[in-house]
Amino acid sequence: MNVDTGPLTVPKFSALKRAGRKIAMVTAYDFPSAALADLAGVDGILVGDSVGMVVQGKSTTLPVTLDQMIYHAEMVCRAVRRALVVVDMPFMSYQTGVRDALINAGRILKETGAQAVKLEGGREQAELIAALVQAGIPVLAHLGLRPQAVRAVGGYRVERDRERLLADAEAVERAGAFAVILECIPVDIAAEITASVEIPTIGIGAGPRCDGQILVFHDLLGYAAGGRKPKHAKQYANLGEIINQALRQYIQEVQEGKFPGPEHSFS
Ligand SMILES: Nc1nc(=O)c2c([nH]1)NC[C@@H]1CN(c3ccc(C(=O)N[C@@H](CCC(=O)O)C(=O)O)cc3)CN21
Ligand SMILES: CC(C)C(=O)C(=O)O
Ligand SMILES: [Mg+2]
Repeated sequence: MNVDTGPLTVPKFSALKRAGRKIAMVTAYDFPSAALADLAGVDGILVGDSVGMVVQGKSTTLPVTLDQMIYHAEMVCRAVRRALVVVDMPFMSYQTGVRDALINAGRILKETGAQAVKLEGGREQAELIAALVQAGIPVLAHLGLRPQAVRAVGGYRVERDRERLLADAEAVERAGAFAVILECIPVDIAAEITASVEIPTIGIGAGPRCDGQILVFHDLLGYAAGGRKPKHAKQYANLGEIINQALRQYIQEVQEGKFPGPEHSFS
């Protein structure tokens, strides 16, 4: 089989849909997690503004700043050899107008080495997406549950407005987005969108008939604090339990004088 192992560019990423190859993405926020994800062979890594909830321990993504996103994206890009790295534009870094969005997305590409940015919204962001794409900044669109709209919506809810979702998907494709995230929408609507657009659909809580999937790193690995995991997340490992075991053993060995042993000591 002819497997291309070089770095995944935006055009190569979009071509995975035409090749019928399912796309696997995860989020990552730092050097070791990004290195592991890249080595394992994920196609794309999203430096998500979910960093605000998963890493900073806040209850929404709203407080995350552009400087924080750039800080995390730099660490991720330093670790990645092959995967496409996309950076979330944080709340209020693009909603204030095309000029702000261009300046802020420009900073992300100039200062981090990322390949693309992501922003939330459908037809209302079409003009913005077109302006970024025209400037040479690839855009990943994001429809369905939009965490940055949590205050307007009043919570995190599945989006079920079929007509609106279909029209938004067509609008972001026409505007030039290279792919689209579908977050927490019914399976049948996600399948219908996937069949009706040429750009890849990447689902999270959007069922199996998307062109690809994305999960939050800490959800996938059982490393999320606070206990409650969203319904859409499958936990493939229980790192929380492994880390807890290791820490308890370390504490016990220190208390009993078993650590450090001679192999960790100097004479
Ligand atoms: N750890 C984590 N995982 C994520 O997938 C994630 C984040 N954080 N932070 C940013 C956004 C927020 N996301 C969320 C947050 C909550 C729900 C949620 O509460 N879902 C409900 C179902 C909602 C419904 O039935 O209408 C659930 O029961 O899980 C979903 C996605 C997805 N993203
Ligand atoms: C859940 C994904 C799509 C995201 O936007 C994030 O991690 O911030
Ligand atoms: Mg996000």
